[in-house]
Amino acid sequence: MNRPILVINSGSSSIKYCLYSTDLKCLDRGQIDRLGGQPTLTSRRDGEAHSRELHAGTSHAQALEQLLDELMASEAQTDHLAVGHRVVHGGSDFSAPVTIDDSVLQRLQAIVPLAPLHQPYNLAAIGAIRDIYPDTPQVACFDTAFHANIGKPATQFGLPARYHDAGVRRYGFHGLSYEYIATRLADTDPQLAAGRVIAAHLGNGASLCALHGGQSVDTSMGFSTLEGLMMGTRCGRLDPGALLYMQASMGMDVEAVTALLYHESGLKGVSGISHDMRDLETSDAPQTREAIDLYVYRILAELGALAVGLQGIDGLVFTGGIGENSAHIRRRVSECLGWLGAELDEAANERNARVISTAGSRIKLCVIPTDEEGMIARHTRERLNHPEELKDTRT
Ligand SMILES: Nc1ncnc2c1ncn2[C@@H]1O[C@H](COP(=O)(O)OP(=O)(O)O)[C@@H](O)[C@H]1O
Ligand SMILES: CC(=O)OP(=O)(O)O
Ligand SMILES: [Mg+2]
Repeated sequence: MNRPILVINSGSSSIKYCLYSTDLKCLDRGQIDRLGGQPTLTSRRDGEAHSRELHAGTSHAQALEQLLDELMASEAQTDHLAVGHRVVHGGSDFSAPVTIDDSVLQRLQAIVPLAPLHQPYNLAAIGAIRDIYPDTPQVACFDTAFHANIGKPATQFGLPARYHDAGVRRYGFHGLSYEYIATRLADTDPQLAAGRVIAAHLGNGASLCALHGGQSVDTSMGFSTLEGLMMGTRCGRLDPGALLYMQASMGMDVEAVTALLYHESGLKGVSGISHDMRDLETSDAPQTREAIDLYVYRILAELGALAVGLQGIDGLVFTGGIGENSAHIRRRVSECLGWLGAELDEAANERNARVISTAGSRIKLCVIPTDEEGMIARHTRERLNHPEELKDTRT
């Protein structure tokens, strides 16, 4: 058997692995999701699905260890051609996938403070794989890369220019997901792909991306993974004056504010119940309704801004765990877009159909399951076609 490509996607509430053949067929996959709540490990072994609950306090590092154990136990052969990773932040240095060596790793380490909820775990996965398979080439694929061509003013804050030059600028995230959506649209609906589309990646982290002709021209998440939409545990847009006030007048230090904004806010903070949309949608508590109302309101506000930037939209694509599965959130958002000419096909929406707008709708509403792992596998294989950059000593 040809050696497979292993892909690891370490998100904020889930870690996934996937094995691909060199012609990019998915051979096997496993994941731990609901990290921060009641995590569940799901994998396939000998063609059969296995699922078990992990203990509620499982940390991201422990989850990674367990998932790698699972991977090793489930694999008939563990000699990989290469390992591809999702790395959330490429900073100003990396705007395309890169083969990992010590110097790359050092530069990625230096930008950990830009994405504290993700980058440490992405790099931990790279380190763990190095320990297990020291000779296997590894490739980092960045969430920021797809947005690398966004120009000013969308990358700017209203700060003195030297801050932009020093890296205090808007980067954009979820790029592997948006790149997949743009590629998929080009294959399945070239007319729409050539037009103005807003893609809504609604996972535990969430953002919107304005696509024009398949290129990212603006996105709601900017410098860090905090900006824009409200998320599972992250606040989304916040007046920076509130941060100053918390620190100057509420006795909160940087650590306390960091914990608040990244871990205690969003759906979890507003509802006081859970960061997980499944829990909120099945709860009768009034605070869950308030959290969902705000979630939808923030999507509409950011969507409006991007739609104006695009000077109108031809399509809206829902993706990510919530976008792909929550008919309720899609309905709430779509119903408020009637003034733009959007018309939801209720039955299609309920069954998570690929197109959920009516034939007469002026905007095409779509559901496209994302495939960040597939995108990483594709990039990793492309890097294999540049053998001079790979340090695989085997023939
Ligand atoms: N059937 C469903 N209905 C509503 N929400 C769902 C459903 N399935 C998953 N989700 C939500 O998707 C979110 C996780 O999205 P996902 O993209 O898997 O996360 P991550 O950003 O960690 O990759 C959670 O809020 C979860 O509740
Ligand atoms: C960038 C980001 O927010 O990623 P995730 O959705 O995996 O948390
Ligand atoms: Mg994700």
